[in-house]
Amino acid sequence: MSHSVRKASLGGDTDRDEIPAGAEKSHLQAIGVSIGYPGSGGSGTEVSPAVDRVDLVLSRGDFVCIVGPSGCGKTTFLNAVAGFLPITGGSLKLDGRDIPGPGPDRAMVFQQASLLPWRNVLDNVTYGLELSKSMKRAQARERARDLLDLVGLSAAADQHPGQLSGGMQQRVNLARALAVDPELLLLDEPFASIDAQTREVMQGELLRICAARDVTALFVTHDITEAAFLADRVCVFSPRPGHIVKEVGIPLPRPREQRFRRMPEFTELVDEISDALYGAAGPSLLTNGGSV
Ligand SMILES: Nc1ncnc2c1ncn2[C@@H]1O[C@H](COP(=O)(O)OP(=O)(O)OP(=O)(O)O)[C@@H](O)[C@H]1O
Repeated sequence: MSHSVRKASLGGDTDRDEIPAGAEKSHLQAIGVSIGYPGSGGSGTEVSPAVDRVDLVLSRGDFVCIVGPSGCGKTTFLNAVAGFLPITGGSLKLDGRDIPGPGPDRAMVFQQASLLPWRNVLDNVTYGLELSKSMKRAQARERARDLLDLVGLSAAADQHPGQLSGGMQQRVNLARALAVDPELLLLDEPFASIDAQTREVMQGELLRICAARDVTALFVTHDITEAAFLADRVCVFSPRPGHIVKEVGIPLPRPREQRFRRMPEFTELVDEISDALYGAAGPSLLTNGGSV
């Protein structure tokens, strides 16, 4: 199926002329992006909107986080950028071109590590390279070893996923995503099932790795402090259909250090994101059990 852009099928003014600031030289450029799922009407043509006219521009090297209430369309938006889902309105471009489907220029990291249990760590990292047949086996193994070094798991290369902690598994997952040398890393709550202490360490590691590999990152999370620690900008989504109610710039210097979390500026930024989130979500957060 073609994933080329179809305009304005969700209604609303998606044929707008305005281009977000900086969009011309952007890496990822979303202008008025709407995404819908088939409605429950049974007609086959009805579309139920999940994402509503999102404008978002990422330059190379940016780290942008998306936060929003449960069910607001964060994963849906990420899936469209990954090329897994077609958009139903607006324009979504990577390096100036429509996104026709998944590609090696993007890699996705999910909440669950989903490693292959019968393969050892090294062979899990080479898996994507084997599928793409992009390099010889020896070269793939060399790259995998470099990446395991980068994520601090060289010593675990011969172990199997079942022998690793959740945090270690997610490091392998990250190494596997990086193996195909993506330009854009899409992360969907990758640390949500890791304990709080390990998560903070992993956040620092992720920033170090993204800087070392010159990767652009789009990161979905429910954790406001995680978003503030990682991001250059945090985009706050409204409840479904999600649109951006506020973009909060995070002007903290890099590299980010763990002690930043205790700085008053950091707390103020967390409060600003939180106010935007709760202001936008209102009582719907309560109907979602208070989960964001
Ligand atoms: N394949 C699908 N078909 C129909 N509706 C879907 C599908 N996938 C998701 N939805 C609906 O679209 C809306 C947005 O879902 P999505 O998973 O993008 O939200 P989210 O913001 O990532 O939620 P959460 O934070 O809880 O993971 C939800 O109401 C969800 O039920």
